[in-house]
Amino acid sequence: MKHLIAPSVLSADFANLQRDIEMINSSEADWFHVDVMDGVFAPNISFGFPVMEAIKRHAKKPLDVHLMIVNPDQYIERFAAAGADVITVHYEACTHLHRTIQAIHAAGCKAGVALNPHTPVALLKDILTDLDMVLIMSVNPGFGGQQFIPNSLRKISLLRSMATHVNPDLKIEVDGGIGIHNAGQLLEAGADVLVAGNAIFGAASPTEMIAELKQVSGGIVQS
Ligand SMILES: O=C(CO)[C@H](O)[C@H](O)COP(=O)(O)O
Ligand SMILES: [Fe+2]
Repeated sequence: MKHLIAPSVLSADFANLQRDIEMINSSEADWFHVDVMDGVFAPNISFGFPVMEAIKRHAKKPLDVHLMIVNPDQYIERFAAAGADVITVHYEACTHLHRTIQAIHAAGCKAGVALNPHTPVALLKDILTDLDMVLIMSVNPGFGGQQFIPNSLRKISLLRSMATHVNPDLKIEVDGGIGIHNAGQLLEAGADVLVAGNAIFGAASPTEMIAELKQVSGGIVQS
């Protein structure tokens, strides 16, 4: 399957959100990547339910919700009701990760787990079969426009080989510092979903940048 492109709404112009949502709708992008930060787990506060609900009203593609918040269990049902299609929680924020994943599935969403740059992929060994997606953070959570951390490539390759037999359908998403310069390497390493904020919204033509990211090859060929 061709890789997916998920523009990060964090880098959109919030004063022209509907315009930027329509741009994503009419582009080759696959998902809307929605970054929710609480100022506790991540050193930044992004937006919450009212903005997410507004995005949902206009978005014609799935919402990929990246929760950078403590205690995500408390809000799973509300995020599902607000229109999340995929809910990704941070490994570092969940004491009972298995229960959280069950709650996401019970709410009717696909479930993902995100790993901070310092968190080893090996920690997911006993939960891999329960997941729809793993998000490898290739920057520290909190801000768009940061520099890609190269070790993320090794984490993606390792995770891909860990998942091959136990969960071949697992999606590997990578998030932070992604652009045309490193997209090919990420796909070669085994990534399926590329998140990009600054590279898309900072481009002269966001629509063309999405098309270019979509055209990059290097992925593992799947039927
Ligand atoms: O989760 C995130 C930050 O915590 C964002 O999704 C990520 O940083 C995307 O932005 P950019 O492509 O500009 O790095
Ligand atoms: Fe994100």
